[in-house]
Amino acid sequence: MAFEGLADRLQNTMAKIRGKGKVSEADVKEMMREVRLALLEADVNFKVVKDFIKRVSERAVGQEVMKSLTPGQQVIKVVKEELTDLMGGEQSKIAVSNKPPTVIMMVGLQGAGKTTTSGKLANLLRKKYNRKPLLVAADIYRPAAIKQLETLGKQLDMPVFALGDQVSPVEIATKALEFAKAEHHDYVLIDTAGRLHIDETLMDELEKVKEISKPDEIFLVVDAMTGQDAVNVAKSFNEQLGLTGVVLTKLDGDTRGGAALSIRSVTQTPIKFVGLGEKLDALEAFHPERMASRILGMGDVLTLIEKAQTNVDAEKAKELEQKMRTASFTFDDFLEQLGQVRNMGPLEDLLGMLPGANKMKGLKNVQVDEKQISHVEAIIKSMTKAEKQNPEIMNASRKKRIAKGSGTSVQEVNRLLKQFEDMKKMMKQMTSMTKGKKKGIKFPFM
Ligand SMILES: Nc1nc2c(ncn2[C@@H]2O[C@H](COP(=O)(O)OP(=O)(O)OP(=O)(O)O)[C@@H](O)[C@H]2O)c(=O)[nH]1
Repeated sequence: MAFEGLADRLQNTMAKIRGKGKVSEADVKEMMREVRLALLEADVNFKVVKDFIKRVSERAVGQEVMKSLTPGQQVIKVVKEELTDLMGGEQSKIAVSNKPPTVIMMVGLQGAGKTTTSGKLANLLRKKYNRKPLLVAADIYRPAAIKQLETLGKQLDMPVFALGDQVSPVEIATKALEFAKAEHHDYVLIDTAGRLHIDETLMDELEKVKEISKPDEIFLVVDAMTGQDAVNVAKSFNEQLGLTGVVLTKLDGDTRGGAALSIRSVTQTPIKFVGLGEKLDALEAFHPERMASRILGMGDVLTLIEKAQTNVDAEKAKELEQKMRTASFTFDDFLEQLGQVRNMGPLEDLLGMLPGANKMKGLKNVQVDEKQISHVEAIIKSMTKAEKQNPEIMNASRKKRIAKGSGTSVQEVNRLLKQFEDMKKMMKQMTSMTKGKKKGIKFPFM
């Protein structure tokens, strides 16, 4: 998971102060030293770190904390709020032009994931917002770029406007806009050329495309794994072209997170979306508060539920949510939801969204290899009804029978039982954290 190191360190630091009935300035200082190191190690821009520490320190020794009955928790609340602010505060929404189509120019360096992201964004606009996007292939330099976009279009069953690589990007953009109007497309996504480095020729061309297409949004696609480089690239693009948003890709990798935490502050440009995988549905709107919550181990159940709502039918999503809340989840549900949950993304990522999941020792055991899922299905299908409802009755001979019936081994059966138990424990923990709050899902310090 991205941010793992940062999340671990911050959570450890927070754990030390959480329960304190009294917080002295020395405590705050000590904590800030650790937070500072954690951020620097995560490759957050040093100036951003300095400002952040200053703001948190000032607030942490202020009245709001010192006079409170739960100062430890107040400090954590301050850290969370400042972390949220650092990443842009409010979620930044995508523009809607009152004179359709809304035009989005996608820019970025080669390999950042620009073409893939254009496809993902078109997919999201259609799936989540019911829009009718048009993809435009305006990268005439990289030989395979047009073809790549056309292939994406086919996969998505979505039209791609292309005029080959002998027509200038400006002309492609002009014709694409005419086409979009005639065909009543309400979004136009222009996939522009990337370069290995920022150069004048590229910028000139992008400016011309900008002039002619008058985009409502100019999204820079940057690779989160490149850390500070991503921040520098964003800075230059913003200065020369004026960006309206950044899409941070490859946040599924083991990025340390520095780019996500520095970009907004350094460039004053909000992160609008994050890429979380190679698949065409692996793009999410960026919510600073939820991200802060995830980093601090408070979970991100809202995203989890939204994922369920987009990928699972509404009835089922409600059921799943209810079962997770009451922790009355049986193997039958597990099997039924398995397919649906898989649609939502890698299970490991989903579990990462549960509060406290990072700290659960069992989490490492819960990692499910996609290839093992068919084994899991076979094992559950070999259980009797009673076993599925009450796994506690499972003894050695039952396990042997199940292993044989599913063509697996007793170890595998044991592993599944353990994973299931861990998962239930986690759900229980989640429930106890939400207890007593009637409206919506709230967690401590939120
Ligand atoms: N893991 C992961 N891979 C991604 C993500 N976004 C894009 N990629 C991969 O990154 C690689 C480069 O993506 P492209 O879309 O081809 O790159 P590009 O920026 O369009 O390149 P140019 O068209 O030359 O500018 C591809 O293999 C993508 O599958 C992401 O969010 N996560």
